Amino acid sequence: MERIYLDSNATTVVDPLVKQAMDPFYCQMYGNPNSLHRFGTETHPAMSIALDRMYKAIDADDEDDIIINGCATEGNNTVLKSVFMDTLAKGEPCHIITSQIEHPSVLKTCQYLEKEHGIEVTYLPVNKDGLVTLDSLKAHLVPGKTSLVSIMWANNETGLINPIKELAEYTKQNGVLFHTDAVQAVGKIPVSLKEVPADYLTFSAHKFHGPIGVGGMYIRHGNTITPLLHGGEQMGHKRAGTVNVPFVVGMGLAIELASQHLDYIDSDVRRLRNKLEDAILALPDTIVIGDRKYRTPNTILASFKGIEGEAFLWDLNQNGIAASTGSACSSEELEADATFQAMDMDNNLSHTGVRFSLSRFTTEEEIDVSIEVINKTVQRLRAISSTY
Ligand SMILES: Cc1ncc(COP(=O)(O)O)c(CN[C@@H](CS)C(=O)O)c1O
Repeated sequence: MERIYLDSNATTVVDPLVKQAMDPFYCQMYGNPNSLHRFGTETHPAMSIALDRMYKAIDADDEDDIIINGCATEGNNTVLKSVFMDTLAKGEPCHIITSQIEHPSVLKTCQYLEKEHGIEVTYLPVNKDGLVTLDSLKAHLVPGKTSLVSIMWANNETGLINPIKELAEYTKQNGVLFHTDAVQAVGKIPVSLKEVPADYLTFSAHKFHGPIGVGGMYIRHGNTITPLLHGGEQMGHKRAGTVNVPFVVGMGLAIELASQHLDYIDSDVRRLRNKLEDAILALPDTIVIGDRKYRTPNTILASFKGIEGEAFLWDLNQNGIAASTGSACSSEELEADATFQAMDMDNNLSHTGVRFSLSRFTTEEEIDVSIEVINKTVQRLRAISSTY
């Protein structure tokens, strides 16, 4: 077997059906969707179908908005900076509550607003299971003072799923805006904005077999957003820039196909993940972070005592297996993993994390081969380890 991809939380393979649907919008229907001539207007039916698919996939109401943007990083930045701009315009202080385990696109944006604009940010800890708790939110949310609560639906490194419904409900009961970074939830587990009263939600196509470079920002009707990008009249003045028609078409079909495969992910992908996890746990001195009942069906964050995560990855890569030490965006950093630190894992453990993330394209044979390679790699690296 040439190579095995187990890094789907970083990005996923584009579904061939998605690529096929995108193709006509490069050399046949290539007009600017804002153009009034036929080259532009002929792109509208496909765009409309794509947006309908997105609304359906996240159970959004027709009156709500889904703004197409470049990625979830942009969406997260837009929501956080928009809330800050709104409080600034009203001459009110800005207090954002988020968690210690958010993606850097939330954490670093909050740190920027804190440092450069003096806003107050509360970074909620996680409990021993790695989850944000309602009690923790209750201890810090101040009605009339807190401007926004932003808690990720599922963590990209551990796969742990936060109790988003109860966190959002409590936030709304206290008249505060709620945002969730749903990048690792959409396309993996059911996401319903009729169930969860979030005001804003962000997602990204390349996490569910759509193209890299396009994302969606959901805005519940009645809420405003201050654009991050000003310019043309696209997206109702909420996000300037020519809309990337093939990418929108691709994200629309990808989110529909992902929704159609949720049961498969919950059953077959989960079974393969558990098979790999059980094999990892059969090795001495290994742990998996977070109880699998609280995790997305495709993710394992494992720690192999005595083996640096980077060394493990290098060996796996030499054997054709792709995994990661945590999130791809921090793969160059060698410091201890933030999620491990937030979970009070001891320092040695936090340097030994390896993330395996499957998808609906992962096969049983790939898992069987991966188990064989992981067993050999652990044996080899521990034999030369200075700490094991
Ligand atoms: C929870 C969460 N939130 C935001 C992002 C950013 O998505 P973009 O569309 O790439 O901007 C990601 C992407 N996480 C990848 C790359 S860092 C990972 O390896 O975990 C994410 O997982």
